[in-house]
Amino acid sequence: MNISLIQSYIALGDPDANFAHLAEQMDKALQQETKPDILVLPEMWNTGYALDQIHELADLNGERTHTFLSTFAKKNQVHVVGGSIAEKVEDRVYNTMYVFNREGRQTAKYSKIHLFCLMEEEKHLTAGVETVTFEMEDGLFAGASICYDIRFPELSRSLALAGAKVLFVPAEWPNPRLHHWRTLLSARAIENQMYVVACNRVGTSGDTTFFGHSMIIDPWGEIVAEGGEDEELISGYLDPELTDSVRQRIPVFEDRNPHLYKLD
Ligand SMILES: O=C(O)CCC(=O)C(=O)O
Repeated sequence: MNISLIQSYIALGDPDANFAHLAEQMDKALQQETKPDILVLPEMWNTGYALDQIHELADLNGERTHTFLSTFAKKNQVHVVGGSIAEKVEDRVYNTMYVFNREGRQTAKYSKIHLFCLMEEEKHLTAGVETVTFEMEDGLFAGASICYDIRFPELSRSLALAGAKVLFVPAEWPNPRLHHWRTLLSARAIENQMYVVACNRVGTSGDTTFFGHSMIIDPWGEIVAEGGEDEELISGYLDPELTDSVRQRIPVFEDRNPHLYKLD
């Protein structure tokens, strides 16, 4: 399946501007010579990290996002891995990913389970409480994660054990930790023998700058595509059979000794 990552600017605390901008970028992605089957958006694209105002700005029950992404997916017959948004449910705000298939049907919803204390996420947001895998099509099973989640190898391993052949990672990963970003994403791909598809934002928010470098990494750890530091589309091809052949070549999953690992 052909896939495009929308490495985008995000306006701080301005959902109207962000919905309009993402709509433009998504339309642009569909005009490429090779039409993508899957589009991927960055993390918290509706509000950015406007955490002080997040209870006022977050999308109530994700309704605006749901309508926007579902309509887009159906109209254009494309899967949309909707990055994540600030989603308000009763008096709580979650950092939530929605996924829609080509018919515009929601196939997954995941709320970030590891909140990032360096950005004080835990003071404003509520953590999700479940891990999520979902089927796209043609045997392509995927796992959901968001940004800081990639520092927790237990999560991606459990998604791989549940059948995921691709790990999606929308992010707002800032400078100066490019080295961590590239290394952690490569490690998650190599150790789990799965595709890692990571869409980061670009631009500045207060004192924080975001470096882009969105990546598609294959199950052997080869970089299929990597962005620069400006707004751009990053595109590649996902072949679920490559995951199977890498897993046969080095049978990591058969050679595990889970009874010896003390993870708690
Ligand atoms: O772990 C990091 O260095 C960055 C994580 C982050 O920015 C986030 O989860 O929003």
